[in-house]
Amino acid sequence: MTKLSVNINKFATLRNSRGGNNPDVVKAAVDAQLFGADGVTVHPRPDERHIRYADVYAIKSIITTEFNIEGNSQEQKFVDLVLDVKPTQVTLVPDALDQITSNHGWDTIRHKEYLVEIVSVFQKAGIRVSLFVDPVIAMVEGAADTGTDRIELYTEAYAHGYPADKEKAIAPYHQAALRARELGLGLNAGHDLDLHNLHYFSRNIPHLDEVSIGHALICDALYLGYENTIQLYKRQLQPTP
Ligand SMILES: CC(=O)[C@@H](O)[C@H](O)COP(=O)(O)O
Ligand SMILES: NCC(=O)COP(=O)(O)O
Repeated sequence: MTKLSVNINKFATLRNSRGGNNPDVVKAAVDAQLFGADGVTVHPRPDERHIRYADVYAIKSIITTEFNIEGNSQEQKFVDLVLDVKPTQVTLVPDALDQITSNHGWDTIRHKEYLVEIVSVFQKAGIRVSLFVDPVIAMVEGAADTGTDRIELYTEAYAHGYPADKEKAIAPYHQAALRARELGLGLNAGHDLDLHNLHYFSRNIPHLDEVSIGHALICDALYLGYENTIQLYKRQLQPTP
């Protein structure tokens, strides 16, 4: 079965908005595992606007499932962090420094020389490597040439196209998945997957090893717990008999 890795960046966004330690990001990682997630994903960005480097060390110390760290290896600080923490998997994402969120995959042909080198740096340290790529056959083939263990298909275009025409939206992902399999690559996927589009994606993408989901999952967790939480607060305001 496809594994679900829960991306807990948004817990850190909320915590950082007030200072202090509420919500507790390490507890969010512990509880994700307790509640059935197959792994935990974090994406420490250079400005530490959500996950801080210190969080990554703290989470590593409690993780019992898979730990996936995403980020841009063109930042030496990120490479040093990953080599020090030694997660199960590193997902290399070609983000610019000031990017709001990830918005494209690697050009695996143009950056082949660099990727071959950096993939082997992590693999020599015993860390599985996944490259974030768009669902384009040439990019999947280019990824295979780097020696990476897996690719992660960037699913924003699928999520965006799903409501209007889900068959059209899934088609390039299906082709990319088949090519990845032929080339012996493991397959991950992520970005904007949610409760509406996930089932169709998982049913139609063969040999999908793992999805990492954060934004929508945390939004759903807030809303699905909303009514209960309001009632709990109301109860605190009831006069004592
Ligand atoms: C690589 C990817 O698609 C996710 O990591 C996404 O970029 C989440 O990062 P943010 O939580 O910073 O938006
Ligand atoms: N790799 C994708 C990820 O970790 C989460 O992306 P999103 O669900 O926050 O869009």
